[in-house]
Amino acid sequence: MQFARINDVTIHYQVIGAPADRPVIVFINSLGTDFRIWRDVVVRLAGDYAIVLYDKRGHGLSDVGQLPSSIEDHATDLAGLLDLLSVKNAVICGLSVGGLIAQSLTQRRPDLVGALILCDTAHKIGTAESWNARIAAVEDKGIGSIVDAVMERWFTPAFRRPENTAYSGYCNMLTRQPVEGYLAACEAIRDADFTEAAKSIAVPSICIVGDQDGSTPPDLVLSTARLIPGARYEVIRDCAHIPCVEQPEALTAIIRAFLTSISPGDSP
Ligand SMILES: O=C(O)CCC(=O)CC(=O)O
Repeated sequence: MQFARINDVTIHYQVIGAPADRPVIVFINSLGTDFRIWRDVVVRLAGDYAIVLYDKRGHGLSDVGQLPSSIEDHATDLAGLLDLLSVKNAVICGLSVGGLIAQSLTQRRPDLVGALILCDTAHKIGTAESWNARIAAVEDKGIGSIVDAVMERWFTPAFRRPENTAYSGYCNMLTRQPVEGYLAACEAIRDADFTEAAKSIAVPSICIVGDQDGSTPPDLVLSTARLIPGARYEVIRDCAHIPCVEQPEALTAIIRAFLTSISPGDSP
């Protein structure tokens, strides 16, 4: 396990392969998850790419940090981690709130970002009303009270079978996130809007979405792809919000095809 102190926050991260030797892919996890969600994608890509994984603040083994925190704070954490690792011009792959962090990093530190893989994410996610209602429910009754509703957005009915042990494991992952970290991330997502910034993204980009994503549905992700100059758009079938868990093989194939057709840092 590796830990770094960045912006006064202890960040849990992992590096697989040597970043100096091969193209680097950085994975950013979604709300209510930690970096273990990427495992089935990482095992397929390791060897060809160097991989950086980390738990964004407030999730997994990373600190919650000072509150409130913004998407820009998350991007500053990631910039600090990449500076520590001497990584530049990386492929940044962000899932959902991870995609918001990726967009913020692109704006703030373009030297770090060579290409963007925006997975089940958007230029803006949800409304102030929907986030405030979720925050109030969690403050009132805890994360456990929203698990069923969240899982219906994260996974298809085929994955949500009670006998699927992976399904119960991911319910555990959600409920074991620090409640204050989860709430801080909800507030940060609520307050983030990259509608204008998306139009000036100047690196090769792809937007990917599960056909049954209940959190960032395909039409929303398509509208984000249309904002980003030259962005590609791919839909994964039989998949909801977390394709790295539900359809890792399909997601890896899309990532590989995208990366073999671009040079990180080129124009779109
Ligand atoms: O997954 C995220 O990072 C934010 C989008 C969301 O609301 C996920 C969920 O449905 O819980």
